[in-house]
Amino acid sequence: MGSSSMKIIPDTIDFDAYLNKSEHSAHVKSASEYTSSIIDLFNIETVDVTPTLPWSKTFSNVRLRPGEVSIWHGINGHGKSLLQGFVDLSLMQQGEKVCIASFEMKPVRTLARMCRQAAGCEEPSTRFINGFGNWTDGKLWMYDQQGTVTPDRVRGVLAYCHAELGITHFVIDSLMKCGIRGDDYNRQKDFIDELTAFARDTGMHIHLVAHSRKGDDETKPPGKMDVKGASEITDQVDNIFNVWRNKRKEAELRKPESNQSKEILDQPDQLILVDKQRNGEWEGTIALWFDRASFQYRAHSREVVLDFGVPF
Ligand SMILES: Nc1ncnc2c1ncn2[C@@H]1O[C@H](COP(=O)(O)OP(=O)(O)OP(=O)(O)O)[C@@H](O)[C@H]1O
Repeated sequence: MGSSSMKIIPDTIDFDAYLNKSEHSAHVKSASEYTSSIIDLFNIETVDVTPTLPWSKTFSNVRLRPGEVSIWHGINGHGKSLLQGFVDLSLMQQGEKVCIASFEMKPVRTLARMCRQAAGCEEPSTRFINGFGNWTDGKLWMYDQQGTVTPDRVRGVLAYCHAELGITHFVIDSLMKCGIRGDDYNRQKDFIDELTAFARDTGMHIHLVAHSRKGDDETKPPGKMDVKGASEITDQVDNIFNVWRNKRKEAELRKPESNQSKEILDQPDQLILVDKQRNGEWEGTIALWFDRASFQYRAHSREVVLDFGVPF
């Protein structure tokens, strides 16, 4: 990741100038303008080229469609950001342009984790890191700002990324760092409203990382009503991905082999519970296996390294 190839969006840009630019599109259309889209919808099996998650077993069930807002929520440390980075690699491989606004982690750390995932091993070679930097060119941008920003700043950056960079997938990590108090449910609701309107108007897919309320028992996945913040958040977004790490299995693996339960060891390491998919029919659970060395999430316990096609 030489600094020459890492695309950082500087904070000196006048983001406010971009704020209202997306609001001029004509919203009233003749119904017949939708005819070809309706035909596409009925022929979805053959024409669905919208982006997928990285695992082929999910292709017919889940899509990351243009113009949607997805929420990725989970308990602290359950892999929300790591999983998001993995999904982003796959999106880039599929030709999407991604921008990550990580208010909780420095770009270099986020990128180093993604590079490890792309390499499929614990310590990528310098040659691979350079190759990764070149591969991300034109595909990946980082908004370099740690700590809290304002909702207006987030909207400004989104508008800039749409107008100037043609970003198709924007990751906000996380909602808690967008300058809205945790108990200010009205502002949270308004903010999500603005994000969904922006996504709809521009076709950008917005991924919003959020925390879930920690229940008494971390060994059970939280429900969709456990997203931290206003209850309207789950009503407004299009997709809800509930990210849960199987800590019970990790604890089991730490026991002496003779005391380990086969039933628990056979369980997956990670689940994504798809609790809502407004424009898809499927809701259910995606089971994944975590490779500690590479940070890759795999579809089966014995699956080999996932290759994102990074030339090096
Ligand atoms: N399924 C898993 N099994 C074991 N370890 C995991 C798993 N998923 C993630 N981890 C580990 O947990 C760490 C934390 O992951 P990550 O930063 O993505 O969590 P997060 O949910 O975004 O946390 P936070 O809410 O604090 O931002 C990773 O560095 C990784 O080592």
